[in-house]
Amino acid sequence: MAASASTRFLVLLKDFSAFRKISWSSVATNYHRQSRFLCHVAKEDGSLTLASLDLGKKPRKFGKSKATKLEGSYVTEMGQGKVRAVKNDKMKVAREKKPAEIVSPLFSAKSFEELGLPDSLLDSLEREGFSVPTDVQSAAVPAIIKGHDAVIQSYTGSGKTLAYLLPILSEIGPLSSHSESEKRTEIQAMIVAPSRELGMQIVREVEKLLGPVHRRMVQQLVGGANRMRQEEALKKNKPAIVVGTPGRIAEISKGGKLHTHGCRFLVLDEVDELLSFNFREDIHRILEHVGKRSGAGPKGEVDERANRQTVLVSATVPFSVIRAAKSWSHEPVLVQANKVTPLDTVQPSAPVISLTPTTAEANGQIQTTIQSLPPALKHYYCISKHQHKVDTLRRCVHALDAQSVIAFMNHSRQLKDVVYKLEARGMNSAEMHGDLGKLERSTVLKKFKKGEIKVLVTNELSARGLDVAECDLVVNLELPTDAVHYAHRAGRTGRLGRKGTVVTVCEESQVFIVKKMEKQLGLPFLYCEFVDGELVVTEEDKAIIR
Ligand SMILES: Nc1ncnc2c1ncn2[C@@H]1O[C@H](COP(=O)(O)OP(=O)(O)OP(=O)(O)O)[C@@H](O)[C@H]1O
Repeated sequence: MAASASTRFLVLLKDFSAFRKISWSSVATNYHRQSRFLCHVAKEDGSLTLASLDLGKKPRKFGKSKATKLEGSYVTEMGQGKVRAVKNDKMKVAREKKPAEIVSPLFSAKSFEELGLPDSLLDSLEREGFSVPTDVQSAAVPAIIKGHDAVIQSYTGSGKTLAYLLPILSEIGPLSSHSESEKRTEIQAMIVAPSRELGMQIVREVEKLLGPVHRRMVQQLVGGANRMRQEEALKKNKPAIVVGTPGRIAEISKGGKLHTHGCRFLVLDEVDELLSFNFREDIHRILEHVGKRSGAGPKGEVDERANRQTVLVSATVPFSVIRAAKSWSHEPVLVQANKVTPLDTVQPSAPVISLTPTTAEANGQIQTTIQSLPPALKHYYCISKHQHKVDTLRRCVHALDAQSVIAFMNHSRQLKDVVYKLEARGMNSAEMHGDLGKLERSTVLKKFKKGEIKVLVTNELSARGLDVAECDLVVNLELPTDAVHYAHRAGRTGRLGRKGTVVTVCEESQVFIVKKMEKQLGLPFLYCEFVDGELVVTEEDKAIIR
């Protein structure tokens, strides 16, 4: 799996409309009725190692008509869950010990000391329990410290936030190696994120590293919070770093209360989302103002390029981002996991995810793409009638014994109904969406992180950036709009190399969409059913999948 994952490719789902014309539902119906390769993974209580697969062990029996011998190839990724693999009369059971254990180490061979960070920052990292950099951190930090603009692309939960925060903190603020930086009273770094939650998560990460004495050096400028208070804090605390959402940053900037011409760093986190139509105007303003001093450049010429370093970050980087970065940036590099490439050498055919159909895609070719999802993630899908979806979700949670679940839907108005049904069946759950107030959203999130809420029922709002280490299951109760959205939703589990499961619940007529995403993501999606409190996997009809 790891080997195939490392070479897998991701291509954007371009346009389903053409496929909708085909009667896929009948194909899907037939194929799911065909003889299946049933997989059963029983209650797990051991870690997933080669030894744990112990093929010599006595197999579990599941009744005469089902399996008698361990021989399948599907195993559970859940700590306590039950997944069964049955092939005719043969099956395989794998046992695992702990839920959410780290199964796919993404830590670099280098130490934080080797990345050229100042001592005070190294102390902070140690104090906060960060002992080894991840791959993407050990590649990105030296490149940014050297002064390169950078596009950072690596899979969800691989530590991209620290990959850009560490070089920034090593250059500005109280932990930096430049003592004069501390004395400066202007904003020196701006970090932009598409949602309040992600913005606040980044603020917490900066605060953690700055420590309690210096935490005022970072200021949040997220929407939904009191703007006057934000403006007062800017004036009073003179933060070195601001983190905010595009709308609020642009609003304060237009009001003349945000002075960012002296900014040395601009980070667009989830850049592909930030460059989408929704944010276009605000991002344009930010790009125009941040780090651009009025007047002439060093040789008297009008300096079109900003005096800032620009860092663009996402697990999914379309070529449009690469193109934009080339035009804004100075000697930009592309950082992918542990690899650094000059951006000028990156071509449209390079392994970068495409958000818009390219010529190659239009010609029906699969564009090669890079890894945007952690290799340890397991992907399943099942079929359910619309009216039974919540029950399917409940059975899925039970079967996998999931402890912390994010269930995605597409529209906020249906979330309450799902929560109501889950609660009625005794499953702690809560809804989260953009129409909730800021306080309500942060309360729900806190409770979810503490484990007081088992199922967070949400929409696209929570798909990007949300970091809940304990989340061991993501369920798509409704299909994401495309493979990129799938990747971000799925990436809420299996963070930092942990185990995680994604189950997509679709209607029979939607199977072709799942198949299309499977193909584009280059990942196996196993068809499953929930039988007798267990997840049963059946082998798909390969003629349809590939
Ligand atoms: N070197 C490290 N050692 C231990 N934990 C780390 C390290 N780097 C990051 N983390 C933790 O890993 C988690 C995931 O990191 P982060 O949110 O930055 O991932 P990401 O790549 O930005 O994910 P996404 O693409 O979903 O936004 C966070 O809880 C973070 O604190």
